[in-house]
Amino acid sequence: MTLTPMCPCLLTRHSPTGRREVLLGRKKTGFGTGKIVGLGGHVEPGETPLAATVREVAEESGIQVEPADLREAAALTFLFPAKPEWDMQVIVFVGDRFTGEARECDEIAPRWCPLDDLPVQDMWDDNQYWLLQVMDGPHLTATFEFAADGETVETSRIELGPTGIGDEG
Ligand SMILES: CNc1ncnc2c1ncn2[C@@H]1O[C@H](COP(=O)(O)OP(=O)(O)OP(=O)(O)O)[C@@H](O)[C@H]1O
Repeated sequence: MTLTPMCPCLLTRHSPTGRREVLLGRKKTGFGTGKIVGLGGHVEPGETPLAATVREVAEESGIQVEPADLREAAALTFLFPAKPEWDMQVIVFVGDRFTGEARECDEIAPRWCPLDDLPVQDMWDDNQYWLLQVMDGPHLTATFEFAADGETVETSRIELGPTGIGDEG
């Protein structure tokens, strides 16, 4: 089993009205075109996931973040039995200290999304099981297996971390 290493980064801020928002983006090209995802991408050979997430955030949004200002929030495995070439190992980073304003690039159109009103219809199905939980919670290690449609989570297994988001759900 080959797992492609990926490194999404979830930066948060408060809107002028005090609403907490997370920086996501609509994918314009490639895998998951049209979906709203965390900024991030592939970890290059020889690169740490932390270095990769800092690089990807800068490339995709122009925002600068210091490695020391990010916390590893989750280690997630996504399995696609019907499309094993999509299998991935995802290290999720979160943080709320950064500089710069998000701007669009060829790959992704960043947008700040309220945490209490996430565009879940346009996000990968797995996000509903872990995204809010890891923003402030303890580190989570979990595996999600997708159905043959490559879209729907069929089983979720929490290996380490908070309970209550469904073992074998
Ligand atoms: C399957 N369920 C999923 N659930 C939650 N998040 C997912 C995801 N699948 C991919 N992501 C994230 O979406 C971003 C773009 O991913 P993806 O399109 O594969 O990478 P991208 O082509 O931008 O990488 P490069 O810039 O080429 O390195 C990246 O942060 C990646 O971690």
